[in-house]
Amino acid sequence: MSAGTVRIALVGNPNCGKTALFNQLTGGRQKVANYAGVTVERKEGRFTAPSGRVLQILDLPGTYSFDATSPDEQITRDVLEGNYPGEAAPDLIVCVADATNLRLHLRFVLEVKRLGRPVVLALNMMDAARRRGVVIDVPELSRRLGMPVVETVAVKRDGVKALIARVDGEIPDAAPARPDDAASRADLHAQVRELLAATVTMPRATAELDDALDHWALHPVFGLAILSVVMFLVFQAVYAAGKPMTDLIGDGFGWLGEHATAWMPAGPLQSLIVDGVFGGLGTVIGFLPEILVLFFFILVLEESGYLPRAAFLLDRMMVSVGLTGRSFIPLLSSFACAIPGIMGTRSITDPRDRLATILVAPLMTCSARLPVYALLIGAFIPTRKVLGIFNMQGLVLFALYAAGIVGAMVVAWVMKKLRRDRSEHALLMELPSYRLPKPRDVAIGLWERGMIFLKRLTGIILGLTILMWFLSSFPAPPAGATGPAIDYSAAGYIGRGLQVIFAPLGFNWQISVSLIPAFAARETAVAALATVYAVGGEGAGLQQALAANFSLASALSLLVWFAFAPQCMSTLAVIRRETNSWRNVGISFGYMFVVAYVASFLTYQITSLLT
Ligand SMILES: Nc1nc2c(ncn2[C@@H]2O[C@H](COP(=O)(O)OP(=O)(O)OP(=O)(O)O)[C@@H](O)[C@H]2O)c(=O)[nH]1
Ligand SMILES: [Mg+2]
Repeated sequence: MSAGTVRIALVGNPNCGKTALFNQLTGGRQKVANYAGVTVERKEGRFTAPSGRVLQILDLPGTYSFDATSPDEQITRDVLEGNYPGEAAPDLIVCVADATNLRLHLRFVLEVKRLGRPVVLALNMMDAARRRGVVIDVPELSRRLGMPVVETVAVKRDGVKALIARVDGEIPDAAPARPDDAASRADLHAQVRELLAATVTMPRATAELDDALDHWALHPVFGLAILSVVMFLVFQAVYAAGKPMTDLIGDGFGWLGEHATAWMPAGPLQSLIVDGVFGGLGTVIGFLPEILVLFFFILVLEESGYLPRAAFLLDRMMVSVGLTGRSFIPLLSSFACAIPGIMGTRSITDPRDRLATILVAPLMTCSARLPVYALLIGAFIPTRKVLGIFNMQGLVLFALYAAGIVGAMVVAWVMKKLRRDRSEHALLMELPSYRLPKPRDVAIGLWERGMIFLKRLTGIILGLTILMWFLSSFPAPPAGATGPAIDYSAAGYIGRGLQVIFAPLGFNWQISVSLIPAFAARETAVAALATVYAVGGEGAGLQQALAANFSLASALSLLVWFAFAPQCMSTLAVIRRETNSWRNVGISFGYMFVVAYVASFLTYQITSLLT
């Protein structure tokens, strides 16, 4: 075999560990999680094998079979058959199978073999298989399949040695291509049974612990109770663990700001550094702990195998409002950010269910909203204990998340009523084994999330904050002006102009103007408010400034606005890309604006009457 790049594609059923293998081979950091349908795009990476050859590895979405029906499965099929635009078929296919579940996975191996291309079979999750007492006669399996078979453990550092050695060697001969028709497909079942009988010894009782856990987790009553308790505790924890660290970071930046004031000559540069960068960015960065605590729980849940169970529990309810159990995981990902959530809908087969999920995904509370919520809650909601144990601020936060979820259900239900075809499909979804998350993986996941947040902060949010500072500082007031300088600035003018629209919701001009940068990145609302109040001479801590200038009614109204408002720009762009339609962007923006406006209006007016 001559030196040069060898192109290798990783394929297999969903959740068998393809991405874990890909990361192990290439040193990549693609998302791995314990449910089907994590990877929805074709991802590429490369590494240099011991022989010096460059191996180019393709990670593909999981596929149950080649009668591909969902958009992500279609990608896999196109790549393997060489029909993917601009890409020749791979030189070698590495077919990955979950060794604990060969009954299911071997079927796809046989389908891949029929393509008539060189294939290596990787029996992954061998650690779990051994633990369960599954014994596989590898040489015999290899002989019967007519392809090399290697054992792998994708989550161990040296668990892929055998695979590297194999793909670095001669490319194996391909089996002859076979037609893919109904008769031969029925034949596959018989072949799988035969292979299993000849090569695999299963323990008599499998996965007793899983069954015992499922007895409770999937119980129609206890299951839902467990789910609610889990969700509720997550939000209490976000508050209890995040808040003290946030305060500490806030104090740190306050201290830095004071020192900068002392060292730098007064003037625009000092104001930019103190009010814009330390005041604005410092306030946003303070919310990193809350975000990390939230992600800690999301990562643990994703790796535990619990999420598809929750999807099952909620399927009935979701179907009744016009979604499906399949919408659950994309909607849950939207708590991080609507963008991966919307992309995750690619694993939803039915286009109508998919669109409904895409349109409601932005109502889930993304992590960019967390700083805004935390800031306003900190300023306006007392730190009382409710019923002795629950933290009042945590309860309000939970209520805001719940508002997003309930809002999404209502919107989906209305969409269901508006369409003619109301047929429903049963949910077919694989339940993965329960798995204890590895601290190292969770740590890497948190690190990645933290970096995403910091990159946003030093990129788009920094840019917008400087812009806000500029708008708040210039033009300078005319000679002899009496009011605060900021009233004469561009921000003052724009804010007062916008206030015409937002006054009925109880927003003052400072808030109105902060809504503009928030449209690009929501956290910027916090930085923008910090900058506007600091430049306006009220820099004694943003929370005090808010409490002094703002009524409870306005604060609640603003919280509700952020729960429902159409934001951000990138989300709208992804809706455009994923649905290929400007009309859906219009619908999404339009309905969210109306819902947010009406809900905030009612919140403000009713709270004003009551307080
Ligand atoms: N114990 C064990 N767990 C593994 C192994 N390989 C992967 N996993 C776990 O299996 C789950 C699925 O891994 P992924 O790499 O996301 O699977 P995938 O095949 O890429 O899944 P899709 O992208 O949904 O098709 C994760 O929870 C991994 O941590 C292994 O060899 N042993
Ligand atoms: Mg994957």
